[in-house]
Amino acid sequence: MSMLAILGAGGHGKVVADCAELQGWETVHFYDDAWPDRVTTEHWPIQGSGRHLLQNLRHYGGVFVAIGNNRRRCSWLQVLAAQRAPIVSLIHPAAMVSRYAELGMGTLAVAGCIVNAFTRCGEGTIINTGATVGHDCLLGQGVHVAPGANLAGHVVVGAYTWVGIGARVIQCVTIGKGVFIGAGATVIGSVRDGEKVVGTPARPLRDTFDATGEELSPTLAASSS
Ligand SMILES: CC(=O)SCCNC(=O)CCNC(=O)[C@H](O)C(C)(C)COP(=O)(O)OP(=O)(O)OC[C@H]1O[C@@H](n2cnc3c(N)ncnc32)[C@H](O)[C@@H]1OP(=O)(O)O
Repeated sequence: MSMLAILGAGGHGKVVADCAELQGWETVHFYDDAWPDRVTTEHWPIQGSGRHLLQNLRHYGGVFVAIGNNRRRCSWLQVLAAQRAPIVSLIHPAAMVSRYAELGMGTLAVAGCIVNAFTRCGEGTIINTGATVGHDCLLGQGVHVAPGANLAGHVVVGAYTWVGIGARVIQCVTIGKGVFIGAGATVIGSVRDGEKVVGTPARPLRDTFDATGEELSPTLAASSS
């Protein structure tokens, strides 16, 4: 494999680059709207902004969006797909993804995670370090299952939802779109669109999204957060 472009040069981008190299990508270039103030991340070069990536797509065998913000990540995936960019998914060699699971374009499965049989993940999903996703789950686009979180079987997670670090969700629960599940929460029942829930059992904190699940101030900036 030859050259991979990664959009988003923050900490998440560095994890993506590590996975990519372990998967055989020989050269990794970053793009980030922090350019030209930032021209490297660790030893990897930042070649330009998101706009420059769109101009340079022909140079790359693969493109990956490593923006932590769930909606911004999906917005960029859609822009890149419209340009016929060669969007790839990345699976760390120490991740265990069932042959019967389906991963949408631009998905990341980080070291130690497990995705079990007949689970389907939408585009731009992140299954982070050591997270587990049980059988027959359905994850919408842009979902992030943070490190060490556990979803039991038959869990449905709406688009752009963030399952916080170390959270747990029991079987057959439906979680809405644009939800925040706090670190360490235990979800034992349905969660409505846009809710932020914390604790054991998980209870709503307050809404950060409007009733449609839209973020209050979305942008398409290619910054890494
Ligand atoms: C590789 C990586 O790094 S991936 C990143 C992984 N990180 C995560 O998953 C972070 C998850 N985020 C959280 O848990 C956050 O605390 C959130 C999103 C739930 C809440 O954040 P905010 O809206 O900023 O809430 P804020 O910090 O103001 O706290 C509000 C109240 O909720 C409480 N609270 C916040 N988070 C939690 C939590 N996880 N569990 C229990 N209570 C919580 C606070 O103690 C506070 O209570 P108080 O009003 O009685 O003082």
